[in-house]
Amino acid sequence: MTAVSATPSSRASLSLSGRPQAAARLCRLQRIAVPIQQSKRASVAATGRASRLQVRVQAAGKNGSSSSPAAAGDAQYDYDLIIIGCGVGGHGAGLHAVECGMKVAIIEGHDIGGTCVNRGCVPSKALLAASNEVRKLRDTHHQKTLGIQLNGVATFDRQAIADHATNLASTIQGSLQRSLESLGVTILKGQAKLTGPNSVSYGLPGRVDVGGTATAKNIIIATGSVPFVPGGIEVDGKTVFTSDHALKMEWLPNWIAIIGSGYIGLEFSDVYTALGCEVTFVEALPNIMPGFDREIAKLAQRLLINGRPIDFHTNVIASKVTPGVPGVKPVKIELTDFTTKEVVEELEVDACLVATGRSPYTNGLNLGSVGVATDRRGFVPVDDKMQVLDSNNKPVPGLYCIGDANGKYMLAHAASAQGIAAVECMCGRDRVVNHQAVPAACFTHPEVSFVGLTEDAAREKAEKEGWADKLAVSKTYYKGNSKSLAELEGDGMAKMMYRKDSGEILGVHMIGLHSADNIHEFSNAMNMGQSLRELKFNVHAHPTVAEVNEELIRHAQLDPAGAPAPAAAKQAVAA
Ligand SMILES: Cc1cc2nc3c(=O)[nH]c(=O)nc-3n(C[C@H](O)[C@H](O)[C@H](O)COP(=O)(O)OP(=O)(O)OC[C@H]3O[C@@H](n4cnc5c(N)ncnc54)[C@H](O)[C@@H]3O)c2cc1C
Ligand SMILES: NC(=O)c1ccc[n+]([C@@H]2O[C@H](COP(=O)([O-])OP(=O)(O)OC[C@H]3O[C@@H](n4cnc5c(N)ncnc54)[C@H](O)[C@@H]3O)[C@@H](O)[C@H]2O)c1
Repeated sequence: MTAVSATPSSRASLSLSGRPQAAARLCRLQRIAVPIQQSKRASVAATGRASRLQVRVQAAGKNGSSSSPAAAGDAQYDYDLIIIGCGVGGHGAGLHAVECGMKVAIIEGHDIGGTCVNRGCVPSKALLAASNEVRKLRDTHHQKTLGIQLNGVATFDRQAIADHATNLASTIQGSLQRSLESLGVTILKGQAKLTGPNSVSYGLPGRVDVGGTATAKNIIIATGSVPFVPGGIEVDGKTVFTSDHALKMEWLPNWIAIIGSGYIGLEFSDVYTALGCEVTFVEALPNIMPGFDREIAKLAQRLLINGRPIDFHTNVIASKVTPGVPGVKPVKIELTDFTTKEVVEELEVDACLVATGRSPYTNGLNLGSVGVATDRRGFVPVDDKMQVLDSNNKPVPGLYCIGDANGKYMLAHAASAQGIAAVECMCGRDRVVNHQAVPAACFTHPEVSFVGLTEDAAREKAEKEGWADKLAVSKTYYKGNSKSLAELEGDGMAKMMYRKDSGEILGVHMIGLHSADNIHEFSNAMNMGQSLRELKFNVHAHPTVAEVNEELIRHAQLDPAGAPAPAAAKQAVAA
């Protein structure tokens, strides 16, 4: 077996999702004293994209010591855990497994950090940050009200903004790699596939010097996703592209059509309009921003669409998209009515961003070798513990799948949380992620965030379960929040669905300044099964946007004390 490993060092490094930094983890590690054996070494310099991985080849020895006998210490395997895919899901699982005393290898076929770091969350947030500065500087009313006069129009350097995104991605990628290296996680380079219940092989096409086989007691599939492009849409990467290309921001079209008004479409519309482009949304469903709570979507339409150079077509699908030539030939988009299936219009635009969701990246994993088949869309079937299910719906011992590849909740922090839960299960401390308490945010300006049920879903649930009279909605507006007003960002609202009798929070939805940060008070409360009765005693610093939360909680009208407590936290489930 050929393994590529890094030597443990005392280097501290960043960690995504605000989890403790590697230095802190190292302290805990010293207590559990994981020995890393290094027997055979040779140097491999990877080329191309892989060149950032300057790593050393090591034939892995066996680590017999573990804080968790249930998970580790089985001498018949090379590792306690092999993770296929080093995105945020694989990274989070890897760090936690080391903390649990496991000997871990992670196999990455492309670039460390996966979608989030290289082609997702990180570069998109860099573009959003830079473009929003431009929007603010160009908003003369905003500046004048703050008492600022700018002599001349703010200009920007497109390439420099694009570089900010690229540089940030490589900085975070380096941090992720170092955090694994410093904890002694073995990093293997190559495209991996299962070769049996506890074994994998890996390699890179055309590279005989990279690759090998390895065995482990547990394997986690964390192979993520790629853009989904519906049939009839021809992507040329120049005039018709997905987020993978758009993040490079190689040029700025005057007029761009965005197919899909989900997370990616909305965030890019924020970037493009701030930088002076006009946007046309094409959305298959009857309403724009169909994933949001209806009332929040209505306000989002006012704040994020109506006041900007954006128009939209709903209930139509982009049935055919033909690339153009910049400045010479337009991109042609054929629109078909979603209901009647008749072609209704043809658009001619400078460019087209296809933001119609993502497909799991699970091809070539050889799942059949362990009796597993993906579902029709390619997702790997799993149970609540993230254990992979075989064709008879039975968990395959020691095989887990986390993150975008299982399709449960395609968000970076959900992938990481699932990875941690899977490792806990391997250690005999069964844990499932309560996806109802996982927050989500769209990083437009202002931000939209939510956790749990929408108002419509909460009403449906209450009626079905016979407690409609106990459902209540609390609302508050950012125009009453001092901090938001000081920043001239008083547009926005927050709403919360809850049970009057138990004080259970069912869902919270916000649009407003820093709402992506503010949602955590509620998601954490929901995860811990806290009642609004307890939250009423939370103290919030003044003046902060967090006081929006205080208002939301204060406005909740609960039945007199003594009513039943909410259901216990679902997050920790006994085996
Ligand atoms: C433009 C954009 C913006 C986004 N913004 C956000 C955001 O703000 N917040 C948020 O929470 N989420 C965001 N997401 C979603 C987020 O990026 C994903 O949910 C997250 O990256 C999923 O993590 P993962 O670990 O499951 O998979 P990935 O990050 O996709 O990582 C999978 C890794 O596995 C590797 N791999 C695949 N197959 C193999 C194989 N056979 N062998 C070896 N390696 C393999 C891949 O190369 C990849 O590195 C965004 C996505 C996009 C596209
Ligand atoms: N801030 C964040 O957390 C963030 C940001 C970006 C992406 N993401 C993740 O990335 C994933 C992909 O994002 P996305 O925006 O591509 O998907 P999405 O599922 O959020 O939205 C896709 C939209 O495209 C529409 N659509 C699909 N096919 C269409 C067609 N042929 N014509 C017209 N409309 C069509 C759908 O109705 C939907 O509204 C999301 O699941 C999300 O989890 C998250």
